[in-house]
Amino acid sequence: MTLPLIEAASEEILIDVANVSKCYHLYQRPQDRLLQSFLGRKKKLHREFWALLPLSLQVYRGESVAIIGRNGAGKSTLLQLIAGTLTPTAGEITVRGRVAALLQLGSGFNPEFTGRENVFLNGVILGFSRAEIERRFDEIAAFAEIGDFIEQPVKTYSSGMTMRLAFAVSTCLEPEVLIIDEALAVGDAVFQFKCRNRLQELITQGTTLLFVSHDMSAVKSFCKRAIYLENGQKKAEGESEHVAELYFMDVRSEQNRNTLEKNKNFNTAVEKKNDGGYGTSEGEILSARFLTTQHHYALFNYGDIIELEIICKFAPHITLPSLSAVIQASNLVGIGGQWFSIYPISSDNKIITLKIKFPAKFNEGKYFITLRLEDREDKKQFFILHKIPGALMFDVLPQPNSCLLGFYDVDLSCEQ
Ligand SMILES: Nc1ncnc2c1ncn2[C@@H]1O[C@H](COP(=O)(O)OP(=O)(O)OP(=O)(O)O)[C@@H](O)[C@H]1O
Repeated sequence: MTLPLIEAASEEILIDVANVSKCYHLYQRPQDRLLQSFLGRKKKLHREFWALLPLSLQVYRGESVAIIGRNGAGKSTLLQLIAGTLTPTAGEITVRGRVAALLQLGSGFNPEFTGRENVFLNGVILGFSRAEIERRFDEIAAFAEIGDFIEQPVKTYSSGMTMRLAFAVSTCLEPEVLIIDEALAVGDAVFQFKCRNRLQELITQGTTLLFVSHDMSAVKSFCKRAIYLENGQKKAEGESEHVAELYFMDVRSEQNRNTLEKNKNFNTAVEKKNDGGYGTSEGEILSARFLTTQHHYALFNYGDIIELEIICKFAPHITLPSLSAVIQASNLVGIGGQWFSIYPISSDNKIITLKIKFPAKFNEGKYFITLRLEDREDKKQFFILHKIPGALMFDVLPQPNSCLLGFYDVDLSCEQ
């Protein structure tokens, strides 16, 4: 599924993956691997497992791209191929620029060397001169916060310490391309906060980021684009927000398939819907319109009351349905929104009409309202049944003598 793509930050491709696949050979007994090298093609002692089917991907300079997917989808394999620690079975990979890869724990470190020696080793691999690494060494050691352990061999480090040093080396040396595999979940809250801050700084400075994580909030905050892998293939690609939601919906469908026998009449797979949105067959926004125009577009003056009517339906097994409405400015930045509980439905596929109203306290301009029908577990956790990005659109007319700045009137006052 291809979702709306965002404009690339630059035209220069730094990572070019062209029709790359990866096949692992699985041996029944460890000794068969060695035996196979003697037997050559005479006899096959292994079974083939395709972790990655032909896949193409381009990452432009300055872009931050997330790779998401269930366990075993092929994410780490893809990152390792790009980082050059694995070789592809077929296809070609080109990576331009200084690359730092934060892959499996401490994989870039020599355990016999001290932290200090490993910093220099990694720096040299990244293409830095000794003098340059020397200049940045204090910053790296301070970021890692491992104290005197920096002079001890890495094999004496705890996994948290190894990760701290690995993160410090990869990010303080300011690579052009940073590849991170599930590394933000390590360390205490203070260190995690520091890592996130550092990552944000690098993204702002224009570092190209390729990021694997199961943490969708990190994916959405760091990456504009996401690629969703399933069984070694691209399942979806597009804006992180949308791709992450698709992923959540799939996780949920799986849970349903496993646990809810009563669901058997409903297709819980995520599909594109006719209205440009997507969702499962367990719920649908049937119509959404402004009451003033009976249409999905309307014009307002500042201060008018905007009233919406939304008609939706749910499958009977959805016990805690909710509807959320998010107002976005013309650049699609969310200004605000809210979710509303929908009260229990008894009969099958009952149709519900909801009315939402709010004052048009907006500056002049165009606004969108994105609607989402959800199955809500609690305040934070919900599964999307149907989402229509930009379901409604309205304009707020210019007001003479308006002093508003930004999008929304936050009702500032000033005394003299
Ligand atoms: N060295 C290997 N030999 C054989 N099979 C492997 C090897 N490395 C990975 N695999 C298999 O390839 C598939 C993809 O693995 P990979 O680690 O790339 O998935 P992933 O999406 O990163 O998963 P996770 O989220 O659990 O880290 C899995 O089925 C895994 O068992």
